[in-house]
Amino acid sequence: MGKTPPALEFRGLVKRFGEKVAVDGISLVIPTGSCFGIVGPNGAGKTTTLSMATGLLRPDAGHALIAGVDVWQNPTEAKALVGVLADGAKLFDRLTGEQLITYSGLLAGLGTDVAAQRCTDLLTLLDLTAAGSTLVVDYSAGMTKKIALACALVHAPRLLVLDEPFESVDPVSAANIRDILDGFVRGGGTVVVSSHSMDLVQRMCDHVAVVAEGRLRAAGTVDEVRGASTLEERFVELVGGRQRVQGPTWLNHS
Ligand SMILES: Nc1ncnc2c1ncn2[C@@H]1O[C@H](COP(=O)(O)OP(=O)(O)OP(=O)(O)O)[C@@H](O)[C@H]1O
Repeated sequence: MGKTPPALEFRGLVKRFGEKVAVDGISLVIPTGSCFGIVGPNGAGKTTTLSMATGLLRPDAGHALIAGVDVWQNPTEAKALVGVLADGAKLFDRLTGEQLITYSGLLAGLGTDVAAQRCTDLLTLLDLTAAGSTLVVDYSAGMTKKIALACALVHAPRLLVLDEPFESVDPVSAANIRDILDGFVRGGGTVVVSSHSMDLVQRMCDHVAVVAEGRLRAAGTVDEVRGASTLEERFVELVGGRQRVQGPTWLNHS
């Protein structure tokens, strides 16, 4: 029997925007069944990398495989295997939450009854039942994140790639989402999550990659990457840039 391929693997991904090299040859292997955190400073290239790895943005070089399926050679097959929560992606926000989840399910090939049942389950799970008939355009930022997560989950993918899933989400909802993701991993799924919260990545993830200036600075299990430090200390060491900043005098009222 052949070896099971990693849940997600990318090799030598490169993306340039004009003169700017946003991603400069990143390679990473995400083992099946892991909860994998991707951290890095603002503008490090996390969103660009995840967009290329999930078929949302064509790389200038390199390739990505989801469970062994090439994302750019077999996009339909590859995309059926993954649920993506893209940072800042436009949703069809003139639909209600209920319509949006159902529509995502139908687009993924679910039958009408299954899509409707899963929609009900997901609205309950994410505490959005009362908002199910509200237009998504009228949702708060946190509610929009949650409905986008529901859309990523509706076709029961084996891999979830979530760009900043906790941004704007209140602490109770964040804890609920963490529980959902823990359950997803326990059930054999794989989660890749980008986040600015070292604390959250340290608590939630078993693996982590640190990205800065479009390059991979470290990757491995959380214990391997942080060594004897906290993840935050290690992050600052790897990424640099922490200085004591003195604000301008006009900000000082004492
Ligand atoms: N469509 C685009 N056009 C031009 N430059 C872009 C585009 N998308 C990203 N960039 C640039 O590429 C670099 C990486 O951006 P990216 O959004 O991938 O970073 P990030 O690590 O996700 O940042 P953040 O943590 O702030 O969300 C940045 O310098 C950004 O300005």
